[in-house]
Formats: sequence, C-alpha cells, structure tokens
Amino acid sequence: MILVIDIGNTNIVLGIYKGRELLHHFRLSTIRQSTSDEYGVWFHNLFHMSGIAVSDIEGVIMSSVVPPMVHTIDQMCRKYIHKHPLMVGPGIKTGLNLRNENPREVGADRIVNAVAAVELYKGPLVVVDFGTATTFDCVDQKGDYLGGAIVPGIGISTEALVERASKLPRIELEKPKKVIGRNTVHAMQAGIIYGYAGQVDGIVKRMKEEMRAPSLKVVATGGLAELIASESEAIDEVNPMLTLEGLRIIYERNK
Ligand SMILES: Nc1ncnc2c1ncn2[C@@H]1O[C@H](COP(=O)(O)OP(=O)(O)O)[C@@H](O)[C@H]1O
Ligand SMILES: CC(C)(COP(=O)(O)O)[C@@H](O)C(=O)NCCC(=O)O
Ligand SMILES: [K+]
Repeated sequence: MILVIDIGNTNIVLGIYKGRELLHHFRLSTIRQSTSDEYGVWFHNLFHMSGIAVSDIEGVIMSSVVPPMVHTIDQMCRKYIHKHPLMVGPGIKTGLNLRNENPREVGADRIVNAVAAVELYKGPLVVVDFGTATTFDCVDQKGDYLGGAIVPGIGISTEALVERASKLPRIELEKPKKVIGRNTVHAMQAGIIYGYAGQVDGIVKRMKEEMRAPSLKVVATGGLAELIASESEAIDEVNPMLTLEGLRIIYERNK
C-alpha cells in the first residue's frame, strides 16, 4: 500500500492506495501551527480506525503548496510511518511536459491534477480545482501543460465579503432556488454560487478559443467542486479524487 498526501492551504487530503484502488481517504485541516507529533496522532488514529497498520505502508508521496507544512508532515512520516516521503517538485518524474514560462513556480497540486487528467482523459483539457484558490489548468492536445488561471476561492471570497460588510451574515454555501434573492442570505448565495458558475463558464469559454479546442474536456475537482459543477455549463465531469490519483500515478513513475 502507498500513502498519498495533498497539502493544500485549507485542507490536507490523504489517501491509501492498494495498487490502483483507493482504499481510504481522509481530510484534515491545514494548521500551520500544529506539530509533527500532533499530525502523527491524527494520522495514527485514522489508520487505526481504518484497520491500516503502519507496516502496510510501503511508500509515501506528498505534494504541498504550503511550504511551512512540508517539514511538519515530512517529520511526521519519518517518525510515525518510518518512511521518507517522495516530494512532488523539480527533479521528480511527472511525465508531463511543462510549457509554461517558469515550470518551477507552478503549484504542485496543479501539476498533479494535470498528470491525472492526462492519464484519464488525454488532452486537450482544462482542470478546475475549487480550493482555497480556484485554479484553471490547461493541457493541449499533445498532453503538454500550458498554464492557466488563478482566482480567489469560493470560501475565502465569501469570508472576505462577510468580514468587510458589517451587515452581511455568515452563510451556508448552498444553492438558492432562484438567482433573484428575495432576502439577504439568498442574495448572497445566489451571487456566490451563480457568480462562480458564470466565472467558470466565462474563463473556460476564453480558454477554448485561445486553445482552438472547442470540444476540450473540462474536469472539476477540489472540495467545493460539486457545489458549482451542477450550475456550470462548462464542467463535463467532477472527479473529487483527481489530485490523489495524480499522486499515485507520479509515485508509480518514480518507483
Ligand atoms: N466533501 C466536502 N464537502 C463539503 N465541503 C468540502 C468537502 N471537502 C472539502 N470541502 C471544503 O472545500 C474547501 C477545501 O477544499 P480543498 O480543495 O481541500 O482546498 P485546498 O486544496 O486549497 O486546501 C474547504 O472549504 C472545505 O470545507
Ligand atoms: C494556486 C494555489 C494557491 C492553489 O492552492 P490550493 O487552493 O490548492 O491551496 C497553489 O497552486 C499555489 O500556491 N501555486 C503557486 C503559484 C502558481 O501555481 O503559479
Ligand atoms: K487543491
């Protein structure tokens, strides 16, 4: 079995694969102040509750876009899983040809998503990852990574709105029945949900034109993907485990 770890700015998502089968996946908060021992306790408890013995883990691969977390999780893996994680970054074999200006600056999660998407769907395609940021990543028909767009994520945008507008309440990110909100909460929900759906459709439309690929595949992932996908005309498929899948694939390519 292998352990794959996706460290995002809001959540750390981990998966346990046996071959190609994802046996378990868990979601933890990204807490920059937490120590290796605290994460060790959480990982250990999750494994124990899932009947996974640490000795079952033959290897670990990790992608991170939160530099302060790398040491914490790396130390946790060495101390509690007795494995030194493979880090997704410059020098690792991804199988993806990066054609953006500075390959070293692209977030590891964006590369990992693109690796999985190419493996599953071939190019041309766009991956939309709804996380702390919403990222759009473009792969051409040859399967080369071109780059994309980065947008403030749904969660942080909503938080910023509530924080800065005195009379606006905290809301559930739920789809309202109508786009014309007849009260403050519904007006906020309509603006956020339909606004993001429109944003996705608008950005993807432009990417299709720029790539001259009108029928490219659009795959959504990330914690908030389901919320928007049903209202977005552009999104063809939601694959919540895309990032974990990409980590498994990259691990296999570096064994
Ligand atoms: N299964 C889920 N159901 C509802 N919300 C989720 C789920 N998974 C994640 N989220 C929400 O998605 C956001 C984190 O998504 P994620 O893609 O993990 O972000 P990041 O990679 O930036 O850490 C958080 O706001 C989290 O509450
Ligand atoms: C854009 C991101 C913050 C998204 O991270 P996430 O929302 O998954 O936490 C991350 O991919 C990142 O830090 N990228 C580095 C800059 C770049 O990709 O160009
Ligand atoms: K992510």
